[in-house]
Amino acid sequence: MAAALNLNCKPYKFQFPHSKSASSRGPKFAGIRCLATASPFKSYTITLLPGDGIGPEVVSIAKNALLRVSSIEGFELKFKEMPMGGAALDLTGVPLPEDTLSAAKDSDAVLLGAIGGYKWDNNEKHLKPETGLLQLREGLKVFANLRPATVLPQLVDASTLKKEVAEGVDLMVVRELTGGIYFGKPRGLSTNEFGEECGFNTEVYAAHEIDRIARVAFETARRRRGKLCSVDKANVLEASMLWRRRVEKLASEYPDVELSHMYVDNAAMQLVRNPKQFDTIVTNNIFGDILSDEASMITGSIGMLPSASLGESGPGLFEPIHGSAPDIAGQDKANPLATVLSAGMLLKYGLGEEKAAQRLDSAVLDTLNRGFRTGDIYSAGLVRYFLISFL
Ligand SMILES: NC(=O)c1ccc[n+]([C@@H]2O[C@H](COP(=O)([O-])OP(=O)(O)OC[C@H]3O[C@@H](n4cnc5c(N)ncnc54)[C@H](O)[C@@H]3O)[C@@H](O)[C@H]2O)c1
Ligand SMILES: CC(C)[C@H](C(=O)O)[C@@H](O)C(=O)O
Repeated sequence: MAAALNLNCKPYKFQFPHSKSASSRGPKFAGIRCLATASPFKSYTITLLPGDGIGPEVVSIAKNALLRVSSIEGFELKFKEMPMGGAALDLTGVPLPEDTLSAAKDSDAVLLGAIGGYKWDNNEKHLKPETGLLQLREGLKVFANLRPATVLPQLVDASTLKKEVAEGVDLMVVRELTGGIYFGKPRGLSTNEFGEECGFNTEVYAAHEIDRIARVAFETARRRRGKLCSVDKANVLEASMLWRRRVEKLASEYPDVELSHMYVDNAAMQLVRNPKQFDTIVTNNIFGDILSDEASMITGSIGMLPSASLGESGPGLFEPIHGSAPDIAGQDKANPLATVLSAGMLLKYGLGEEKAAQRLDSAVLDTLNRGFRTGDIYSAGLVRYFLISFL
């Protein structure tokens, strides 16, 4: 597939949602850092974290696409590859070595493949690859995770939903990424009063954490179609009750945005019943994790969904939403487009290189238009079915 990426092609009329405004250089959220400082020499440092499983396969393709697009657009990219996840565990004994975090912090943007795999599944918690990923997100303070799910006209038939349901879907999940049950305390494993083993976690949100993600979501919705749906479980969970109250309060500052609320169980159902009703969704860490995986299948495959994780300052983290896919790793079956599109988000949100981002998006559309597919997005009747490894 990567061999088909033609970065010289003319931009298509269809644009990915993050490419909507040609004049804006990233979403100018209140209190969020979107750009590297403009440099007269236009040279940027990118930390590459290939990780595990299909991670190295998809990152090498995205790296080459980035190199080509930067040379066409006339800026320099310097890459620093660092170990992360299971690969780092094997090499250094920890899933996020200090050197890796320092390199990430010192760079203009970070591109991650994926982490995890069977080999490390039974490790103690602090020695799991996933713990390294959470430490990275926390270390970079990237609290706002943007996950766009767009059904491309070329891939409508790859969706598991009926054509009339999937066609035209274009939504953005704004997931809170550094709080909630993933990080809340107390947490742990213990024994209850009956001597039975128990495990516990805490869903906790402070008002400022809700406010800052809600602002990102309102700003995002404002730049899209002006509709924001806040997804929670306010009928049961206190953390969600506060979430809803704070989001409601902020709404008065965004009179141009139509705010609605939905319980997460209903949202999971509505996403497959009528996904076109959604424009921007804002939700907590765990609900966002689950709903964005669900949304990815509307687009045809989890291998199509990119993401950008941004904070108030410092480099952004860009990664596909899929995992290390150990079931297909090393078999030249991985769809690289989620990572290539994440590289597009890196160019736009991380570096402010809007034109280069558009060129990368156009190359992806051109590749699909010419009929190139990996197995996950192949549908019968296509002219060509190629699995091309990047050499
Ligand atoms: N951000 C991350 O690094 C991340 C995200 C999710 C899961 N994980 C980790 O990945 C490992 C595997 O998790 P999982 O199996 O639940 O989820 P997964 O996303 O790795 O795979 C789920 C299914 O989707 C397929 N798939 C995923 N990406 C694909 C791609 N690019 N092209 C084609 N098919 C693709 C896989 O083959 C698999 O059948 C676990 O260790 C998990 O913790 C990491
Ligand atoms: C691997 C895991 C820690 C991660 C998460 O739950 O955030 C993944 O599912 C994701 O969506 O990036």
